[in-house]
Amino acid sequence: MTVPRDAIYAQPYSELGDFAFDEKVAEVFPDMINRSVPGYATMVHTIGRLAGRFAQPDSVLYDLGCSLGASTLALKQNNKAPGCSIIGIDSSAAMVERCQAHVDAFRGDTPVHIEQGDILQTKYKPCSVVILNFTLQFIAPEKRQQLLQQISDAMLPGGLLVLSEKVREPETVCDQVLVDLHHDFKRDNGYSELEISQKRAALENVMRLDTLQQHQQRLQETGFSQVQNWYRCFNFTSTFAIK
Ligand SMILES: C[S@@+](CC[C@H](N)C(=O)[O-])C[C@H]1O[C@@H](n2cnc3c(N)ncnc32)[C@H](O)[C@@H]1O
Ligand SMILES: O=C(O)C(=O)C[C@]1(C(=O)O)C=C[C@@H](O)C=C1
Repeated sequence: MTVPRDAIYAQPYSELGDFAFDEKVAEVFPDMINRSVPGYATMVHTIGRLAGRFAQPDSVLYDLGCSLGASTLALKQNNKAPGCSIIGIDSSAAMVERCQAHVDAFRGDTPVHIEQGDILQTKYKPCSVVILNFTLQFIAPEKRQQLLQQISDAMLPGGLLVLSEKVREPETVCDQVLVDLHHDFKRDNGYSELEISQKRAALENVMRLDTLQQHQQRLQETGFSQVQNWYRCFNFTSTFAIK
């Protein structure tokens, strides 16, 4: 089966709305994220490995902002702890509709439930693994601390959070170099100047970036005892934190 190619921003828009995880995006999402995020496949693969190491028996493994379930599937394929369940949550109806069928198509012993919901309004069950793979950047900045606190409060001692985020650098010259290198990465993957600039403008109001230091500090403030950045390419990062 061929993956539908992302051409959402290929034609000029007279009125460019805010980026949304709607039907159009859900349809091309695997192609979009692979051509937009350097190391996405490596991060998803490693999320599976980390989950396999940290999942505890009889606990929940959460994938928050699960989209089409790439990380959910990595949890399903790597969990060896008995009595666990995996819960994927996403607020986008278009994503959730496609996600359950995608995850069910693959073998794995741990039951998976995909729910449409707001991760800010979720009542979390005792959990040992929580994945936020490029989701926190779409949550309003003033609500990020509260969300991480809710997660931390539900997490078992020794539990694992993986937080992958696009970040900004406080130093503007370095930040610009990293942004330019990311745009080169997109060009190399076939995106045009128009596609790059229109997507950038569409994301401006909805994807607000923190620095890596802000993320690390917030994780410490919300009760994670160990915080370790394990991946970085340009402005794309992934960090794991242990409760
Ligand atoms: C970049 S995508 C995540 C990619 C996915 N985690 C993966 O590994 O392929 C961000 C997702 O977060 C979801 N999202 C944004 N705000 C949310 C919220 N408040 N509650 C639940 N999901 C949310 C979006 O609908 C979108 O599917
Ligand atoms: O395309 C970009 O420029 C991005 O910042 C990448 C990014 C992300 O980081 O989540 C933005 C939106 C889409 O979900 C896919 C990828």
